[in-house]
Amino acid sequence: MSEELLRLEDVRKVYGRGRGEVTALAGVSLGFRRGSFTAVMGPSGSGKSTFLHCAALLDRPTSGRVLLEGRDLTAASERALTRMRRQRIGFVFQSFNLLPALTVVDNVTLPLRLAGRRPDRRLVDDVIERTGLASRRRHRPGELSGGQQQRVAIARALVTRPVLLFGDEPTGALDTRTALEILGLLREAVDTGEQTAVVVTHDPVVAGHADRVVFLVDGRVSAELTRPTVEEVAGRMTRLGAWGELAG
Ligand SMILES: Nc1ncnc2c1ncn2[C@@H]1O[C@H](COP(=O)(O)OP(=O)(O)OP(=O)(O)O)[C@@H](O)[C@H]1O
Repeated sequence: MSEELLRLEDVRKVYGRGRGEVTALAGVSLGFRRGSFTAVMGPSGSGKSTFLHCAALLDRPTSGRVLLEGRDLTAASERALTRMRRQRIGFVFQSFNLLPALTVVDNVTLPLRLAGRRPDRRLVDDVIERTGLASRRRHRPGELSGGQQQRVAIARALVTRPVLLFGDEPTGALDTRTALEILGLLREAVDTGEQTAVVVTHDPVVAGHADRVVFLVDGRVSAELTRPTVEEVAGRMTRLGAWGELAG
């Protein structure tokens, strides 16, 4: 097993053409070690979502390469990418993205059914137990608090045992205490050695849980911090110039 699970090599992403052309990623090269937790930060428009989409195989770079477990996926077919996403990648979004008509158990097991896999009861029970949802199995999302809904989203992301876990502001809609619980779950997923997490965030507290923080500015990696404190992250953010909405 290679130490490096995911690698982006000189990834560029250009939207539009001619005068309307926007370079969202201007050559990003980054490696992600197995069992690591990386936070990606940057001002609004710096390319964080674009980075996430390219790294998570949701979108193709204009140029450059994305390698998962050493395999170059740049030229893979849509079908192969979809299969890879379903089998190897889990997602947690700010807005939970749960299906309101389904119970907690059915939401959690949905990715397995989508992948044509029969849910393994022991594995499902284990994930539901770990995320603290055992007493909520038959509830629907509308009957749960925001924190509980995000627990369901995390359980759903973990149930396929993905090697890679991507988060897009996973604690953005939660109060501080609940956000810390959710971060604890992500940290645990990484520390048990099964997952590698990459989380886009504006929140220095989230970044303070990461092993590494990567700062994007204008589509490039402008700085990296290793195991920073929340204060170090916040200090770097203020020095990185136009952090627009955060200053307000
Ligand atoms: N589909 C698209 N078509 C054209 N331009 C786009 C598209 N998606 C993103 N962009 C542009 O690419 C740049 C990077 O956008 P991106 O959403 O990756 O930034 P971000 O750092 O995630 O911003 P935010 O923090 O505000 O969500 C921006 O200038 C944006 O306007």
